[in-house]
Amino acid sequence: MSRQECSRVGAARCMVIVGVPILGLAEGLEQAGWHVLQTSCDVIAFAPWQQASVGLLRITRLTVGECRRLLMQGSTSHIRWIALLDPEEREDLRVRALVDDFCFDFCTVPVPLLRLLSIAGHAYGMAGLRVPVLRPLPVAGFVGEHPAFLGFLEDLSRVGAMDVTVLLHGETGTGKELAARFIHDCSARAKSPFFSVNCGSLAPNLVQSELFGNEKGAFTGAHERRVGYIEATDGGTLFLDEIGDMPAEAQVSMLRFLQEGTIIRLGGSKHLKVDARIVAATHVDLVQSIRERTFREDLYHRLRVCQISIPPLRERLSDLPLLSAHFIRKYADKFGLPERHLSGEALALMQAYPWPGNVRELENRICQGLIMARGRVLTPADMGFEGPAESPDLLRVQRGAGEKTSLQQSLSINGGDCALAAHEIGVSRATFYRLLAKHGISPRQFRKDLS
Ligand SMILES: Nc1ncnc2c1ncn2[C@@H]1O[C@H](COP(=O)(O)OP(=O)(O)OP(=O)(O)O)[C@@H](O)[C@H]1O
Repeated sequence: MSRQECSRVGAARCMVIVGVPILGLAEGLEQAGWHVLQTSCDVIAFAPWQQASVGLLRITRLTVGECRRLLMQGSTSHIRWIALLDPEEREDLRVRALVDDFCFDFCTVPVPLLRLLSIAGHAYGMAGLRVPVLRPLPVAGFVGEHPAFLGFLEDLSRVGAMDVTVLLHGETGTGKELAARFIHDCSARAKSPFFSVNCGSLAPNLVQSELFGNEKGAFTGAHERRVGYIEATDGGTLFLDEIGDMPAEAQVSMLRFLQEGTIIRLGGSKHLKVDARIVAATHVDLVQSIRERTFREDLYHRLRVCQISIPPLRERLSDLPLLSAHFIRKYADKFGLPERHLSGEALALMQAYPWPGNVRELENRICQGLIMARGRVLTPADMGFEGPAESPDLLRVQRGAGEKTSLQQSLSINGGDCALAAHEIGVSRATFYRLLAKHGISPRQFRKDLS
């Protein structure tokens, strides 16, 4: 199909029929105003799929595997599928599961044309309702729109531009490593190396040589000279995660490096000049570590030229839908699974969950959910929310979620105009603004959607 043909097709209601043709069906549909494309399961020609919003899928026992592969393609996820089944195929469990997972409706063969036209009309309407997923695909893979998160990103870009040492503070899984990469990418060092080292995971007796390198024969087993991370980073950025776990001896060497810009390889005596920017991170309170004498105060002050805190996920819950959509897309692509949505119950639960493992926990739960999901949506159980300890007061949660949804819908319908939106849901503007703040909703986002 040529480009011109495709754009002509786009103007009509476009349907794709996949599988063995059924006599007279395409003609009947065309007479009713549909533009029909007929193809086979194994032909994944891009343009036709993009034009069609409704698909007829002839599923037989023999083609069920092939059909499943087709429906799992990201490029067909915008199509509302209607399954065409022989009466006996309805009894086949694999066919039933496929229809249940992916199809809008089904019809048995021989197909009653009028009934099919009615279903196809509904499917077309449903396809038109599909909300385009917001894809403000994030700088350096960083997703979020909550004001606290945006403020944090702005801080990162400011320090990124200045060649200073940075100390990041945040709970586990909040995105400290991602933040360090972001700083590197915003800096003049962006084209030079970026290395990441977790100080907590290095064997204490090897920290010195891992970071600063060693000369041949420096210790038993040091058969040759070794360049450490700092030297290897020359010109670039070194991310030191869990800096609070750095052993005392390495802390002294690090202090010298930050003061003088030089290192001495283990077993060596020469001061080597190295130009590496340090971005360190900690999830513990280093001031407390100083009190407990496990961390040097002078090193702390050298590190915290600029200190930036990353807000935990529970303080930016309005980002959950966006982050979830990001991870759903990521793992659906990675494992070739269909992009599923969160069930209302799952989203309500997630809004009330404290997220001790922050964004990493969310990412893992979504990944698990996509793999375990049996239905069309991700349920709390799919994502491993099971124990009663994890189930918050559902009524309160659902009420909150309903409130939030109606705020978002009214903003969306009114193009982000708060006065009109407040009027629509029957609250004063003051109340409307208070509710926006409570749910962390920014009207800006809805203005952007319209443009
Ligand atoms: N805002 C975000 N947008 C997209 N992905 C994110 C975001 N924040 C974190 N992640 C993802 O969450 C996971 C954990 O992030 P990261 O490793 O940077 O956290 P961390 O704070 O360094 O964790 P730890 O303290 O345990 O080392 C990564 O897969 C990262 O890509």
